[in-house]
Amino acid sequence: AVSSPLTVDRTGFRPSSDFETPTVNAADRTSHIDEVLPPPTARSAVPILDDPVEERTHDVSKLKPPNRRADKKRILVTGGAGFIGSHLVDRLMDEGHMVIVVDSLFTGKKSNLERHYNSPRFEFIRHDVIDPISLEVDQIYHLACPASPIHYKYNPIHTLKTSFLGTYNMLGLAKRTHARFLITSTSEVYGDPLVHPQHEEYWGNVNPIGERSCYDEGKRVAETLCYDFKRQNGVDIRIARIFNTYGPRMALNDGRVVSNFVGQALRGEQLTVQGSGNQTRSFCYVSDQVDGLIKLMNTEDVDGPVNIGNPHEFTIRELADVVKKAVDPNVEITYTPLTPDDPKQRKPDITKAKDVLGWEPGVELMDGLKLMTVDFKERIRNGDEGW
Ligand SMILES: O=c1ccn([C@@H]2O[C@H](COP(=O)(O)OP(=O)(O)O[C@H]3OC[C@@H](O)[C@H](O)[C@H]3O)[C@@H](O)[C@H]2O)c(=O)[nH]1
Repeated sequence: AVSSPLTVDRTGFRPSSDFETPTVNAADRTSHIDEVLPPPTARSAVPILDDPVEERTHDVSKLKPPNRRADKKRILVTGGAGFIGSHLVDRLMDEGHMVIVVDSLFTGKKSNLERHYNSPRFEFIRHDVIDPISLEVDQIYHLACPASPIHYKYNPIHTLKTSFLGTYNMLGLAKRTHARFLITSTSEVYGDPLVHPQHEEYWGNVNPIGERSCYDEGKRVAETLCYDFKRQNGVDIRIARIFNTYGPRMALNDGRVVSNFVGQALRGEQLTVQGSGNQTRSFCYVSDQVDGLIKLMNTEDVDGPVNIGNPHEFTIRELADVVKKAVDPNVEITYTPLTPDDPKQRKPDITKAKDVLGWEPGVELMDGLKLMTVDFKERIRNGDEGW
């Protein structure tokens, strides 16, 4: 039941092995883990039809894997066909890495990755991370999860499964391959925050049973899982708490405020401000966001979650005015009802990102909106929402 440090479990397609048998060094046999583990025979109650255990008698960590260049990495991006994921893939491909995208295409689009299809360094796998997958990788960026409130509320149980089972499966993969693991958590872990701006030590104010809870609590438990895989299995983890992000390639029907306003302004429709419009958010342009994620992944010895976002705070009314200025000053504003549990204010404290990663965002909202508008205009003109 207990792996020797010299034995590599290569079953891969069996995440339950990670669940049931945490790796324990032979020297640590007196660890409390032994006391809480079920007896070895209990595992055989689960029928496993195809379970080829390849055992190695040497220490694989000292060997170089075949078919990989020493200076380039094999990188998995889950959710890589989505908005932020596809921009991240662009950057990693430009840096010359091998990139594998795993995406269920629930919200992601293959067209976001079109430019990479002919590259031998790129691979797309349509797969939902709630099911395990066996791959060989050096780094994992785990982004897979619907992020727009209208999408994550569409099937909340699936959203929770994505956050828990998806993260669990990817952490199991990181454990087996010794890959460094980065998850995009969210500013929503702070809920409707009572501390402003939000720093990473704040534990948040989250409704556990509301309509948004599938996402907020899902990401909170995903963070917990990361820390338990780190403590229990030594997995090298990074947690990015990302704040509202916008830019080209957001889906036209995404439902989030920046994409709604830009799309509405371009079509000459009224901008739908929910509630009074006095609630605040802080908007980070996607290239800044991706830059922060890559820095977080590649900085050594980062402990604890790191906020990645733009600290420039706007009320939603102010955002509407900036969008009008950037796109069309003549569009009107209409007021619609607020959704339940909508956070009243949100602004990241990015002191830690500045100090530890040397990162801070550089793109002003007006400039970012103009870049986004070019992309939206083109897609609206072509009637092209991608596929
Ligand atoms: O058309 C709209 C859409 C939204 N809004 C308002 O704009 C604010 C922002 O709403 P969004 O839907 O864009 O995003 P939220 O900040 O509520 O949630 C987001 O937070 C961070 C992420 O991790 C997720 O992307 C998402 O959950 C809310 O107060 C909302 O009520 C409008 O006023 N009009």
